Amino acid sequence: MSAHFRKLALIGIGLIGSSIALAARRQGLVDVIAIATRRQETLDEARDLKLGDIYTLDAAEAVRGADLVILCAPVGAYDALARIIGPVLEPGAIISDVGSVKEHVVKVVAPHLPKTVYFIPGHPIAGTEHSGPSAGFAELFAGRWCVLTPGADVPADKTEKLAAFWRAMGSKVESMDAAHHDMVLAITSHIPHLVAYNIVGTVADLETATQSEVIKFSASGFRDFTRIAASDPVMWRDVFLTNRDAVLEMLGRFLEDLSVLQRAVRTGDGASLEAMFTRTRAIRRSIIDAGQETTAPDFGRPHEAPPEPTVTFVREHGGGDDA
Ligand SMILES: NC(=O)c1ccc[n+]([C@@H]2O[C@H](COP(=O)([O-])OP(=O)(O)OC[C@H]3O[C@@H](n4cnc5c(N)ncnc54)[C@H](O)[C@@H]3O)[C@@H](O)[C@H]2O)c1
Ligand SMILES: O=C(O)C(=O)C[C@]1(C(=O)O)C=C[C@@H](O)C=C1
Repeated sequence: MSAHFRKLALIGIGLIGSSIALAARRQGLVDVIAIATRRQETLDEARDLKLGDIYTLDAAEAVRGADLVILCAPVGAYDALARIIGPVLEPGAIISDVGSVKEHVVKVVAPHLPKTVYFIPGHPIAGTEHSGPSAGFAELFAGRWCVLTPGADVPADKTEKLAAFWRAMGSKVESMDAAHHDMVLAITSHIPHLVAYNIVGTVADLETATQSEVIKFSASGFRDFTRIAASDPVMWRDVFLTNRDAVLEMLGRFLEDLSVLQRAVRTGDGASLEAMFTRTRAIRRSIIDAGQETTAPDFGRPHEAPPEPTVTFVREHGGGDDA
């Protein structure tokens, strides 16, 4: 199955959009890349970085004649974007996205798309805490999962064509149901971010003297949390607004487990603590054995150090994914 598209339209050009532009171009997967953003400043930055061939503030103009359209904006912007692009989409085009949440995306985008296009939502499980067009790098997706959540009405060869595109950029691809995706990602990605935002927020609320001690003596555990908690506030606001049910379900379980730990600490129950930590260590080992410990080794960003390894206690506890 060919992974090639004539014209790729990227709506939004931050970390993920620019990484797709760089990877698709490097692998020769597209002839033309059209980029649409909301702000002139971002568009100028994308142009300076030579990320595409067509630059516009009008999403409708970008998607005209495109056989592949990928929404790469925060999910809160999807509804408005779908309304704008829906009427001008090329018949036969594949419409996809990279949003961290999938059921909501189907709900707000699908109603605005014509029957003549194929809507295949997607989510590359790869990222960093950086944002904006200059944050992207072509190797971001290497060895990382990309989840596709096609509806039942999408022909298999269309999903396979999009999967081939992601594989050509280095991803491993798996298809699943949107609701299942949201539940899995709630515990492997969304709750870890919530916990990181919370623990760093707790430090921010400490009195000044204690706070400076924490910063001075912070070793890798807390530093890992600060990296995650530096992630884009708008993107993560939208994730928690749009994956509310799955996040609350997983948060409930998380808090139950936390109170078990709290009790073990309070009562001096060393056996329970050790048993729990032994279980979580095994999960960490299984992640390493699966070859998913850190991001790709060659980051291709000469101006910046590679992101630090992302696996933290919370991810190990959650037991699934990382990026
Ligand atoms: N950052 C990650 O680790 C990561 C990983 C996988 C998927 N995602 C998903 O990818 C999407 C983009 O995330 P990112 O990290 O590239 O964010 P980013 O902040 O780096 O970039 C977002 C870009 O979207 C555009 N944009 C913002 N608001 C817009 C609007 N209202 N209309 C049109 N364009 C708009 C801008 O060009 C902006 O640069 C999000 O939906 C996010 O959930 C992020
Ligand atoms: O490594 C990071 O910075 C990330 O948080 C990446 C991460 C994740 O949680 O794994 C964040 C959000 C995405 O939707 C996918 C990947």
